[in-house]
Amino acid sequence: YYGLRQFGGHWSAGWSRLWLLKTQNSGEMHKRFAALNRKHGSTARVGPRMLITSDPDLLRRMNAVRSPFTRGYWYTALKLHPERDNITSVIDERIHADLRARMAPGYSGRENVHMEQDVDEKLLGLFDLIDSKYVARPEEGIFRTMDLSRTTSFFTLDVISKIAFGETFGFLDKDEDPYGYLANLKQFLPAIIWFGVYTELTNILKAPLIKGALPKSTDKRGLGRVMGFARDRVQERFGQKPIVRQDMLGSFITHGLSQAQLESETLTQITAGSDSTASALRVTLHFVSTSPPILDRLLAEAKAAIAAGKISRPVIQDAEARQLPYLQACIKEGLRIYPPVTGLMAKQVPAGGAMIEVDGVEKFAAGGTQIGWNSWGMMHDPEIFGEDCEIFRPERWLSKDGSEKEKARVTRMNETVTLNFGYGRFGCLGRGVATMELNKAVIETLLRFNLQPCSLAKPFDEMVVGFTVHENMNFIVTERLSAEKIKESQMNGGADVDAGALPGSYES
Ligand code: HEM
Repeated sequence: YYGLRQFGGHWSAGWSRLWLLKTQNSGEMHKRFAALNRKHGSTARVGPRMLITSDPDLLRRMNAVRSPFTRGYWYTALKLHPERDNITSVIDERIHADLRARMAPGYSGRENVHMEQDVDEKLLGLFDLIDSKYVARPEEGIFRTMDLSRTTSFFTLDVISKIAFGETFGFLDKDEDPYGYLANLKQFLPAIIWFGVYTELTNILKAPLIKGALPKSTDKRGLGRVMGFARDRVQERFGQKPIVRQDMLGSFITHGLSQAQLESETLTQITAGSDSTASALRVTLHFVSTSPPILDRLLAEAKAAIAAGKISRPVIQDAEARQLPYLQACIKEGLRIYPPVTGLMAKQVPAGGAMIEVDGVEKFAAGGTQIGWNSWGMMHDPEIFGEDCEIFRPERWLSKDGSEKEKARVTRMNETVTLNFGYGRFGCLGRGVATMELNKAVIETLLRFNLQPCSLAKPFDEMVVGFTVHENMNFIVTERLSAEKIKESQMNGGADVDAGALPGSYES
């Protein structure tokens, strides 16, 4: 109790970790942590030796290259394997820095020359799937709905497998989760919460009975089956006739990762790289397509750029998308309104303690204290993002004028939203891949399809457990008509709108 007595928080947090466990298991930890920081200050107490912060400056200070703060023991919960650590779980600074240096070139695309082409190929695969199975054609009596949460996950899973191992899992081709991966992940994420709060429990993973129950590469289904797929891809690169490819695995091998290291990194690559991006994609598509003025403005920007020959067809290039200010504003707003990662990612105060500024007041945190990250609270801070920060409004990212004040406002927002990808020596290695996927998938999907949620009252179910698990995100998808098709339709006395809203869908 005494070590952190200067910090406010729930009354029980000075004595027990139960409040923290209960909050994280509630499925809405994001809202509860945000309320806690609003009430008790930008850094507040969540456990006897744990704080949580929504302060961007503190996050940058802890993650900075020469900071004395280290990863906290919270990270051991990300081990996923009874014996072997991976880049996201390892606490030892030297080992982590070495792994990061070896893996960064593979993630960056410099040594993975087909990356953009691979993303394009999978995106076109996604559109083929939507076109063939999910487009409703009411005029032909074909009524269908699509669960956007599944299709976006299938897309990002196929992208990561393709760019990592040169071979896809085949979720999009099969239009199903052949290994029961998503269902298993949903069961697994709450376990990470338990281990994050009671890290001493990780010791029981070594017990033979528990060890036997953990996912392993010989499993027929779930995370283990995906591990098995990855293990096979790793094995192909070694032995008598090794396959040589210029992809992530190829780059990691060039930089000296052993076969055993590669096997433990592959599952991390898949879990870190798929659901985070899928969550950002589906949330952005949801908010844009349910806000007609935003959708109109975004499409107008893209159509003008196509007419001016500034966008490649059939798929926009990453560099081209970066030049579309309103598209960038929509993507940033999507990352802000629903931060994809809500896990605590707790860092540790160095021995001797540290002074932490809480809304202008300096408070002492004892050495060994862990400080978790409240991403939702940080991205919903009215002081940084404006009084309407609970609303999806991409316009906030566009400067109103060229004044210094405006520049400072937008810069501060930009510097904060990028923290969604972590920062400094713990920053996300897949950021380039994720932004490439979002740059392409958001606009290309909306240029082709009109998305209408089946229920505005309850557009989706969600469970926030480190990542956000969305389910039942059901949409009616219709073909977005081209200008020529609209003209043709008008001449035949048909609809004069660029959207195929189902007849009668707004009635009763
Ligand atoms: C919108 C999508 C994504 C978001 C918001 C995101 C966010 C994050 C965050 C918050 C961290 C941890 C920072 C910390 O420990 O303090 C992280 C780490 C990491 N991410 Fe991502 N990520 C995304 C996509 C990806 C993708 C697509 C990949 C793989 C291609 C990836 C690979 C990694 C890896 C390997 C790490 C560990 C880095 C390290 O430990 O040094 N991420 N990411």
